[in-house]
Amino acid sequence: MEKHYDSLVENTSSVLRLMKYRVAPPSGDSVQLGLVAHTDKSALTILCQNQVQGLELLTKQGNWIQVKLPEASFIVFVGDALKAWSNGRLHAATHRVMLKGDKERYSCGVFLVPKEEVTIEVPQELIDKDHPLLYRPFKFSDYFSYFVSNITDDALELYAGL
Ligand SMILES: O=C(O)CCC(=O)C(=O)O
Ligand SMILES: [Fe+2]
Repeated sequence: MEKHYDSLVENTSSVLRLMKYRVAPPSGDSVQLGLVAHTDKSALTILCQNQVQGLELLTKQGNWIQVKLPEASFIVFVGDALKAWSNGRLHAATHRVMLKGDKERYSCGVFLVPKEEVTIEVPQELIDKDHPLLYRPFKFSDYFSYFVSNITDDALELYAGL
């Protein structure tokens, strides 16, 4: 893995995004959707938030669990690009934001995104008889365009899965 570290750093741009979740107007529901369930398309995402919780993760068994982030901590998500590069060995967790209470929620994310021209290709070392190749090589920007015009939960499998 160290062998690939430099190319990962050279081939990604970091995008910083601040997100604000407004307090939802009162309604019958005590919990409201703040951000729809998704996997990140990036390679890696590093997130932090203010004291207002709300992040939820989908377990592999299909249950939503609330993530209670301690103050001043970060959470790191593997995105689709790294999942594909790792031949599916790293899991891109589906997550969403659910809001309750009367405080605004803020979060801040650094998204490490492969540069336009980068091709995501599984390294030979990550393919063997127990780990057959799962994804064909693809240009990240083509995958991103595909996702934008076909928003679906299993975009990576549909686009690049073998
Ligand atoms: O606001 C959060 O905690 C999550 C944001 C997120 O998942 C995203 O921007 O991809
Ligand atoms: Fe996300």
